[in-house]
Formats: sequence, C-alpha cells, structure tokens
Amino acid sequence: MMQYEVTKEKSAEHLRQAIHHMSMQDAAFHPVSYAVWYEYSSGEHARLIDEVNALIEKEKKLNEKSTAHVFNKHIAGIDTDHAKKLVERFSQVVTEMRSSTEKTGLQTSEYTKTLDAWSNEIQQQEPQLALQLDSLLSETLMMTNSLNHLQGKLSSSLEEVDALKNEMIKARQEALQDGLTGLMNRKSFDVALHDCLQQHIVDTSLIIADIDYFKKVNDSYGHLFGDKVIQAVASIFKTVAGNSYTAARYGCEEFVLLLPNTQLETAREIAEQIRHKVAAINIKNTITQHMISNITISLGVAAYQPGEQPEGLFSRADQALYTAKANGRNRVTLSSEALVAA
Ligand SMILES: Nc1nc2c(ncn2[C@@H]2O[C@H](COP(=O)(O)OP(=O)(O)OP(=O)(O)O)[C@@H](O)[C@H]2O)c(=O)[nH]1
Repeated sequence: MMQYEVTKEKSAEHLRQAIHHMSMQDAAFHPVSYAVWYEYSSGEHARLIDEVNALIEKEKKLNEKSTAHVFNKHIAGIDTDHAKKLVERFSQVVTEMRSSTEKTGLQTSEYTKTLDAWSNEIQQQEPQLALQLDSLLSETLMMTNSLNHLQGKLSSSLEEVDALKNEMIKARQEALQDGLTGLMNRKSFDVALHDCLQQHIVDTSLIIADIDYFKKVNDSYGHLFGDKVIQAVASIFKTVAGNSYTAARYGCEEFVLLLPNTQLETAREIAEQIRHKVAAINIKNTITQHMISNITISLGVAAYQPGEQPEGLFSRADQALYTAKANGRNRVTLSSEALVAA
C-alpha cells in the first residue's frame, strides 16, 4: 500500500492537481473529496482511478454521493491509517490556504482603501480618470468579497476536519476495545502480548479464564442476563489488572490477564483471587427478581519460558484451562499440572 514515500516536490504537485480536480466537481471542498482527488492525482491507485474515470464519463462531475462512495470503497475501508493521514494532510492544506487568503485579503483591503482615497482626490481634478478608478474599485471590492467567501468556506472545512479526526480516533479506539465490557479485545491483546514478550520482560505469566457452563446461564436466565454476567466478570478482571497487568475479553465468555514481572506462583494466587471474586458475584434476575449467585470460572495459568513464541505461551495456558474444565471446573490449573494430566 502506498504510504507517502514520494518526494516533497512530487507530493506538492499531486496536491496542486488534487485541488484543481476538486474545484471542478459538484462535491464541496472537504477532506473526503480531497482524499479522493489526492489519491487520483498520485496515479498509484489504479482501481480508484478507473472508478473515478468511469464516474466522470457517466456523470460528468463527482457529487457528494459518488465522492463518498469512492472514498469508502477505495480509501477508508482498506486502510484507516492511510485515510487518517490524508485527512491530516488536508487539514494542513486548509490551514495554509486560509492563512494565505487572510494575508491576500488584508493586502486587498489596504489596496481598496488607497484606491478609495485616490478616487476622491482625482474626482475633483480629473473626472474622466475618476470613472476608470471607480470601476477598478468595484472590481477590487468583488475580489475582496469572493476572498471573504473563500475564507468562510475554509473555516467550515477546518471544523469538518476536526470532526473527522475525532471520529477517526473514536473508530480506532472502538476497533481495539470490546464493546460489551470496555476491556481490550482479542486483537489489541495479541499485540500487547507480542510487545511484552519482545521486550523480554522477566517472569511474564498469562492467565486464560472461561466462565463455566455459560450456555446454561444464557439458557436459564436469557441472553441479556448472560451479558450482565460477562460485564460483572469483566469488571473483576479490570480491578485485578489495575495499572500493573493487562486484561482483555478474548472471546465470548473467555478472559485473559497478562502479568509482566510475575512468577507462576504469584500468578496462581491472582487467578485464585479472581476465581473467588467471580464465585461471590450476585446479580438480580430482573424478570424473577431472584438473586443469582452460582457463577463460577475456570482458569489456566502459564509462565513464559525464554525463547518461547507468544502462541506457545498462549497454548500452554489454554491447555491448563482445558484441564481445569476437564477436572470439574471452578478451579485454577497450572500449565505444569496440565502436562501431567494430559
Ligand atoms: N449473553 C451472551 N452470551 C454469549 C456471548 N458470546 C457468546 N455467548 C454464548 O456463550 C455460550 C458459550 O457456551 P460454550 O462455549 O458451550 O461453553 P459453556 O456453556 O460455558 O461450557 P464450558 O465452557 O464447557 O463450561 C454460548 O451459548 C454462546 O452463545 C455474549 O456476548 N453474550
């Protein structure tokens, strides 16, 4: 994927072309149309170019709808990082253009004032020349008005860029978070685990946990109640993790806790703490008004072995969890015990 590995001169040329193309369309001047036309002008995005050319041939100009369509299909959906960079770049362009039009606007109004003063002076001495000056003056006024208009448009473009940037930040956070619990999701946890092991943090341990007979919980009390149980367990993981450990909802009713600088025995104690806290959960069933308290969880624990890949550590903790389930659930099993049991 292309990621701005072009020279500054080339990129300035793409920019100039993008602004030219944009000014010929029906779509307004905003980050999305900029992104589409910048990509088009860079010449590197063959499918986008083909689609834009086909749209131009059919509709003559790109409107808001077709511009958004091209953006979503060829830019945003494929690479959010790339789309974010384009939006940031547009923000820069707009800021620069705004400051240059402000400067031009200032110069023009100075010029208008001077012309005005001359016009009054000459009016008294050379009425013919004054007529010509008047027309020059009205042209200058028109120019000032259109500059003011452009400035207004650029200001609203800047607001749009800010809104878009915030949306991107939100989308990025959502992509890394589990929606139901607010914990990290599997994707971001995998990255955290990988990073942690790459930093060779000594004595890293991993806990994998799974709520017992969760299908039964759903079947007995309903899916919404099941969600409440997941949230209650997540909140325990969040509290236990604090600022020292990394917790995530790894799958449906599966949770993980990464514990850097923690030996296996300490990790086992922490897993036991979690198990007790889960066993103490009390949630009201809002349909029957009964308190439900028989929630349990099984946990597998493994400590990182030097040279091991993240998948290896994960698989040993998972094997320990499997053993905990097979041995009756509501228990903590170490990977070493799992090997014996296997
Ligand atoms: N309420 C709720 N249920 C979910 C969610 N995601 C998955 N599930 C349910 O979780 C249940 C998982 O059940 P199983 O994998 O069979 O495991 P289990 O019943 O917990 O049994 P063991 O793990 O063997 O103790 C399934 O019924 C899924 O439909 C969710 O977000 N909310």
